[in-house]
Amino acid sequence: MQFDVMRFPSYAFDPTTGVATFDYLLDGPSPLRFTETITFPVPAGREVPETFQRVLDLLHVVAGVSYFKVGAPPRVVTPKPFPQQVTDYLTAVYTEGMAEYAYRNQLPHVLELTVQTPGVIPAAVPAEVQGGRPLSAVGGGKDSIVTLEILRAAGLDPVPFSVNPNPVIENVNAASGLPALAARRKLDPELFALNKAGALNGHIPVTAINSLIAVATAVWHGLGPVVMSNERSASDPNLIWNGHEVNHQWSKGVVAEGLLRDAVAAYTGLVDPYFSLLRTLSELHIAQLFAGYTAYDDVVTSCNQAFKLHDPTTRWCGDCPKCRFVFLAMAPHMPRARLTRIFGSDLFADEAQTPGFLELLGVDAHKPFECVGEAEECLVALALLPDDAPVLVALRAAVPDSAWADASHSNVFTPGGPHHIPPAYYKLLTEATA
Ligand SMILES: CC(=O)N[C@H]1[C@@H](OP(=O)(O)OP(=O)(O)OC[C@H]2O[C@@H](n3ccc(=O)[nH]c3=O)[C@H](O)[C@@H]2O)O[C@H](CO)[C@@H](O)[C@@H]1O[C@H](C)C(=O)N[C@@H](C)C(=O)N[C@@H](CCC(=O)O)C(=O)O
Ligand SMILES: Nc1ncnc2c1ncn2[C@@H]1O[C@H](COP(=O)(O)OP(=O)(O)OP(=O)(O)O)[C@@H](O)[C@H]1O
Repeated sequence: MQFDVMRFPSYAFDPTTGVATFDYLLDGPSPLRFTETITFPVPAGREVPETFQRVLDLLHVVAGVSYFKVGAPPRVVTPKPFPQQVTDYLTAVYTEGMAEYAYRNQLPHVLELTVQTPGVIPAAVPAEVQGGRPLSAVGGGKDSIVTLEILRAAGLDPVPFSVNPNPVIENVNAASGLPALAARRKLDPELFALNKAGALNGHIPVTAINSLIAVATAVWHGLGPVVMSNERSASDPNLIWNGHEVNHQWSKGVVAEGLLRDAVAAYTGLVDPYFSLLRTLSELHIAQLFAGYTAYDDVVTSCNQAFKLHDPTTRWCGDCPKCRFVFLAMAPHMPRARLTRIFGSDLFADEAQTPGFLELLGVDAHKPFECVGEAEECLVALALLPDDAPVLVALRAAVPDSAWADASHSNVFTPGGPHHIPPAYYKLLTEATA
């Protein structure tokens, strides 16, 4: 299928139902049209602020990546003029955010395209910083649980928020005991039909979409900032291709976070509307903090198989890079019996998992296209564990001496690196990690 340009014909929003419908057009000799529906939670007795509408303008374009990938047209043209900061963000979403898709489908032009606008408008004047209860984005895994508990301990009364909460997320929210907000997102069913028929397909920067839905919800509900739980290593690429970084987790990274903040600020005037509280922490450090909260052991689930739209697993699948990584990251911080209870099985007892763990340790492979931490974090975790299981014995034997030397200088338990955490929130993180 050949397309010349992607366009965004229109969108509609009904404040009484909270339903927004976003239209997309892949234009060419045989054009394709799509409509995505996003249903926001409706607050009691609140008008829809102009800022909300503006965030929807951004969301309309960002959520288009799911349909862009059907044909990867060389041009993407927005429906409205935007400040330069918005164009920069949108271009990054359609290039760096789609880099894994471009790499896997061998479509180098995707990494070179520039999102075009019908004009450039001046940036908005910055408004007052929004105080109020933080909206804490919950994904069902260990990271957002740690954030929720840090915010709760500080007396900030966080509001858990999720897009398409599945039973995992609902159970995590129930375990927190905090009343949660939810938005629903429905992809155009035609997309799945095209996928079945063999259309181009691949990964999309889903965190960018969830983030803008979260910002819109916080604005409409009169809440404070959106607090994410994206870690330090999310910013590290899986590989370099044609001179471009390919990062499965691009929209969780610190560069994407900065671009999103700048775009929202320039188009709406909102100051500090969005940041990741855990940005300076490694996954290993977050796993250590998670070990301090036992109330979520029966519900916490980081495995992506549980978050598929079709045929999801109930909890951990027990045999994927993410399960292996989180198992290894939690292992040094809790007794094996507790770990096995959380996962439903002991991954270190299953020798068939050894090659998968070696991949995580950076032996003979690039970092898997999954939400997993750095090889260095895995080495440090392994170094902290005793040789009390077949997989651990095999891994220790396979890791070269030079890798151990690197791991011994590791700073995985020292917070660091660039972040956008406002000072009052940074103080909470410092206290939690002291
Ligand atoms: C759950 C999961 O990992 N899904 C990825 C998987 O898709 P799969 O076909 O196995 O299952 P579904 O997620 O049910 O998707 C069905 C089709 O729908 C497309 N699609 C889905 C959501 C969406 O917003 N737009 C869509 O077009 C999807 O492409 C399928 O054709 O493999 C896909 C191809 O690699 C991935 O794109 C699916 O990833 C989901 C979008 C997803 O939600 N993934 C997150 C768990 C995830 O990967 N998060 C990353 C952060 C990435 C980021 O930069 O934001 C992470 O945790 O590292
Ligand atoms: N469905 C969702 N709705 C809203 N926010 C989400 C959703 N899924 C993930 N997030 C947000 O994006 C961040 C990154 O997602 P990710 O799946 O890596 O995190 P997690 O579920 O908290 O922890 P883990 O890394 O253990 O899976 C989350 O920490 C959370 O802030």
